[in-house]
Amino acid sequence: MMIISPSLLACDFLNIESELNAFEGFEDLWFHLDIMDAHFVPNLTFGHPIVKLISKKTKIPLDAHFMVSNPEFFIETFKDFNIHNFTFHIEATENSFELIKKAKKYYPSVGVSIKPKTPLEDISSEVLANIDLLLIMSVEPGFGGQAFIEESYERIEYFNKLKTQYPNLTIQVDGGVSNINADKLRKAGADNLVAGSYIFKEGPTTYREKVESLRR
Ligand SMILES: O=C(CO)[C@@H](O)[C@H](O)COP(=O)(O)O
Ligand SMILES: [Fe+2]
Repeated sequence: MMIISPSLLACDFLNIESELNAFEGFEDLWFHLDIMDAHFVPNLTFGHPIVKLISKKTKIPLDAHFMVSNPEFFIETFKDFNIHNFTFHIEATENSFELIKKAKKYYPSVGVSIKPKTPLEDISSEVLANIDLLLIMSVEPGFGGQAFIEESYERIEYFNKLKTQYPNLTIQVDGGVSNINADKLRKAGADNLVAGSYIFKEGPTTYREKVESLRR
């Protein structure tokens, strides 16, 4: 089953508790948390005090996407907030293997993310063999609401072919995801779709319908 990760960056932060509750009981759903440090990306979002509050209000697995220059610092800072998946950027570190090993001590799932212009070969076989999730960015990280980059399909297909060697690898896609591209993304090899604006900001339909429309 395709996992859907609504990105809380696009939710109504003044009513976050009711936003979280609106998804209670949904299956195969994670909450995606975009942590930005105004250094790795030109935007600042929220840090551990907010994530701690969110973790107390929901049982839905938390999926943290760290767009930060020093991911190592965040591994320990966020370890007590029940985060299911911890993803950091390959561009942010030179010792990704060490970071993966360290993050695995605290998090059930560890992911690595790649920006749209980073060469695919920068994700080494050593990394692929040791991560649970590969997050392929389909927009430049930093902001919600951007247009999906069409070249992303080829990047997903490239890693999808490698699943024969790494059968446990989950491919997640993040940025500009909607009902318009979801089916093509699934066919290219995506197992997990992040969606912010599409779920929280577009149209009058319910969150349930939005989530289901990404799986059809
Ligand atoms: O990591 C990011 C942006 O850097 C994403 O998770 C966005 O929050 C997705 O938003 P939409 O493109 O779906 O509006
Ligand atoms: Fe994200």
